[in-house]
Amino acid sequence: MTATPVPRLPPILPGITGPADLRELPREQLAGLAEEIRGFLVDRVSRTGGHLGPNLGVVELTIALHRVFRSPVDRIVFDTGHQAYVHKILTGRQAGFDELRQAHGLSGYPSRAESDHDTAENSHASTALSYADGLARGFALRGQSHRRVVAVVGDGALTGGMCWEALNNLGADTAAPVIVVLNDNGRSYGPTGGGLAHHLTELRHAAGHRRGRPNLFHDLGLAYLGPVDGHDVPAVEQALRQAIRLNCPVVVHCVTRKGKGYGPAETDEADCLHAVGVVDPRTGRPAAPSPPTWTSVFAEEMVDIGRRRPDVVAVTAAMLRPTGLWGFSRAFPDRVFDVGIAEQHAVTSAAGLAMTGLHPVVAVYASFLNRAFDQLLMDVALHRLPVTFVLDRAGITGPDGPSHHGTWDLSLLAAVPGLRLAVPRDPTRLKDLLNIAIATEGGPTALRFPKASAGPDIPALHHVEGVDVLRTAPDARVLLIGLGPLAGACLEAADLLARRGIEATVVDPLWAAPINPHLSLLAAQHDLTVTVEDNIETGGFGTRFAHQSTSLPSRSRVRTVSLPHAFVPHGPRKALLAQAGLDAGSIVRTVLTCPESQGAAQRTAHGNGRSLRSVR
Ligand SMILES: Cc1ncc(C[n+]2csc(CCOP(=O)(O)OP(=O)(O)O)c2C)c(N)n1
Ligand SMILES: CC(=O)[C@@H](O)[C@H](O)COP(=O)(O)O
Ligand SMILES: [Mg+2]
Repeated sequence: MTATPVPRLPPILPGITGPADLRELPREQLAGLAEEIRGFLVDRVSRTGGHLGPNLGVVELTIALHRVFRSPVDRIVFDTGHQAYVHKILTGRQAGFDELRQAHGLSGYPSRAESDHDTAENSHASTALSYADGLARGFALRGQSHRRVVAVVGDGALTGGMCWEALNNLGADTAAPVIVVLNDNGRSYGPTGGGLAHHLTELRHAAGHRRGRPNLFHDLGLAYLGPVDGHDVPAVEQALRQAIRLNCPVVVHCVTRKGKGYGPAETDEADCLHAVGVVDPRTGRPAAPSPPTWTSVFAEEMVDIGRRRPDVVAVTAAMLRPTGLWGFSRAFPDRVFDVGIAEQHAVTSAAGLAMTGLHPVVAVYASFLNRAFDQLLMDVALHRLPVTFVLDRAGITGPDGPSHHGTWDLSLLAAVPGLRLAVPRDPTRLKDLLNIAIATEGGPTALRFPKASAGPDIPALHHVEGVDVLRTAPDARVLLIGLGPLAGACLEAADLLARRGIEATVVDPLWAAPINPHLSLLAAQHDLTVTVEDNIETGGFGTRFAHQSTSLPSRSRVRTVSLPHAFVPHGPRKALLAQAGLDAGSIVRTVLTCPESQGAAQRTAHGNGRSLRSVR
């Protein structure tokens, strides 16, 4: 006898075109909706890449938020924003997920251009409470106190100092009550550490005997509701409605699981599939092997350095694995410090470490160091302390968009007196320059490299006055100065130019700050010098080099090729570099548009009898 097939219920998710549809959904369908959203997340994100673990952990939480609050009249601010996919799914953007993080596609973070349900676009952590404080005070001042403000902040983001600056203000008065939804999954990438994590653990396990007992938030003037099961929609809804009734600053402590409902994420010890590339949805594993990255080259060299230099220690801001310090931490567990998402503290703590005679290596993504510029300038450089900063994700990163592109460090760090900034072009130079940096006393050093495969070594023909000469040609009248990996694009461009009868010298300065004066001597031997860098033009290497080379002969001209003075959108790194004119073809076009290059072509074609002045 054949079993009667159970009729498959029609899917719910397609009928959710916005929060109003969600609010009309019968409660008994909420669990089914959550399950469909999880299936949607795994299916789409496994194809595009993105933040799978964090979003699987906030499915029910986000459903409850949009059932209780009236976005966009009420404002829901997501801290860091990497966990806003469910919010996007519920606010009319399901169709966009096929192009998630692709060029011109859906951003992986909130985007006001996409929806008026979105508020904060910056993916730097620990900002939501401050945005919320300002929003609430602004609404109160503008007679819009009916508009509620909700900040969704992770336990990791809560380790960031800005959160405590905001909490100090949020609890101070009830004129502009903010509802803080703490999404506590106990992790950043790895388990969240420090005293706050201990306190939250106490609160998580406090249900019953400790409920209502004073806690950190009470002491700062906020009410506290929780712990709440963040995967129980009715329970979260009830807590949020209670928070509204309190009408005072309040923390709703939701306990969630990162990667909830998807085995490969729940069991991923590293980071619960925090950020994945294209993966097999059945296993969560990468669909294709990836070539060695700059990070892996750094990681390997750091372990070797750790063996040779017992005074070298490492500091990370909750990104032990992403910045390549995992191996170092396994080999030297007492010499690595994870301070949480607290880059400002990381830098000044490193200054303290250096004051004891140690040599700290602070590994951080380039754009996140922006947050700790004053600490670098005043707490490290002013004191001439030997701290080495290793800036991963420097230059265009790609799918994470404008707040993740590390496009400012060549400008910012060049402003720091006494700091030496290296830009390795290949794995061997990374190792060499890192060892020079950690051997440097009397001031800070920094290295920067992109989110990319490290590529093959690019050997130098010779090294002269601190500059690596990568290519020379008889009577070359064009000089290409390539920063870091872009030296490779300059070599390709030189070969293309040679086919047009224009010979070019290619050099790698190795150090972007201070600028080597010998480069100006080289430029004086050429009619046209083009500098190429993965950084904005303002204050970048090229601008500073041109400024430093004012004494060049009148016939010698300097052109700079760099990123625009703008926030670069998300998209593939290679395509964004080409759009900025930083690929070989674009460099050739830049050279050809300069009349000096045409002169070079004519002279090369007819010969001008001038002897080759060696670039030595
Ligand atoms: C200033 C800054 N430092 C580091 C990061 C990298 N980062 C992105 S998400 C994340 C962990 C966030 O943990 P949590 O706030 O608990 O959110 P969850 O992923 O657990 O939902 C980190 C460290 C960042 N975005 N901003
Ligand atoms: C949200 C965040 O800041 C990081 O998770 C970011 O996505 C970096 O990802 P990568 O480590 O893949 O560059
Ligand atoms: Mg967390």
